[in-house]
Amino acid sequence: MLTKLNHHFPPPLPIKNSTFNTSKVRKQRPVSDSFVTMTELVLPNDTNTLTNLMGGRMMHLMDIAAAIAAQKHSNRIVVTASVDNVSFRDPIRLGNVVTLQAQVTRAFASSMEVHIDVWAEDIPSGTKMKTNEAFFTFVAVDQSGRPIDVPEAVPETPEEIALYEGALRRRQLRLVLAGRMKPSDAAELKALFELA
Ligand SMILES: CC(=O)SCCNC(=O)CCNC(=O)[C@H](O)C(C)(C)COP(=O)(O)OP(=O)(O)OC[C@H]1O[C@@H](n2cnc3c(N)ncnc32)[C@H](O)[C@@H]1OP(=O)(O)O
Repeated sequence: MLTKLNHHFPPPLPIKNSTFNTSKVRKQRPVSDSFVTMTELVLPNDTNTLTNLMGGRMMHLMDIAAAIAAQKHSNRIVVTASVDNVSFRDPIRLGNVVTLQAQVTRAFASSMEVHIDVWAEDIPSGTKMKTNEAFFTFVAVDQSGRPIDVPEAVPETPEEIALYEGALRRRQLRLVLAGRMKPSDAAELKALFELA
């Protein structure tokens, strides 16, 4: 059982560029409100010629679970903006039960980082292992597809706080890789390499 820390983290921030909230202070939601768990059975149509779950099918399931988490946080339509590295460590077999767990780690202005864990379970043999882990980024949009501000995401447990704190570095890395941020502006990312 995870211990909830009894404080507000971070403090409320003034809202900027909001098109839907006229109040001065941005709404906050615990990251745990966005938690999603999704369970699927691997069927023949999901597999390759070795009868293992296809990578593309896995990415599809991850995208759906993560998008639902981002929707729960923002109460908005969300679109996938980027997917960080996804490694396929161990094959997931035909007949396995796949469980995906997704939760928002941090919200920025209109974008949210979502962390996803994937587990594969072979019920007859009683084995269960974590097979994948990834970070997806979603952007909340209005009916015209324009980005719109989302509530602050408030981490409460030590695990949630660690993910929250790492999210800024990961955001800078993905924006640099996408050509949307100059490396010289990625201060937290640079600090990480200077420490190493
Ligand atoms: C659920 C699905 O599968 S949806 C289908 C797949 N996805 C799509 O079709 C999305 C297509 N892309 C888009 O609609 C647009 O590029 C958007 C909405 C993602 C971004 O629109 P832009 O006009 O570039 O908006 P803008 O520059 O203001 O950026 C908006 C936010 O997106 C973030 N963003 C944009 N590109 C990326 C990226 N590659 N990686 C991470 N975040 C990104 C920005 O950092 C910004 O975040 P912030 O508001 O929290 O600071």
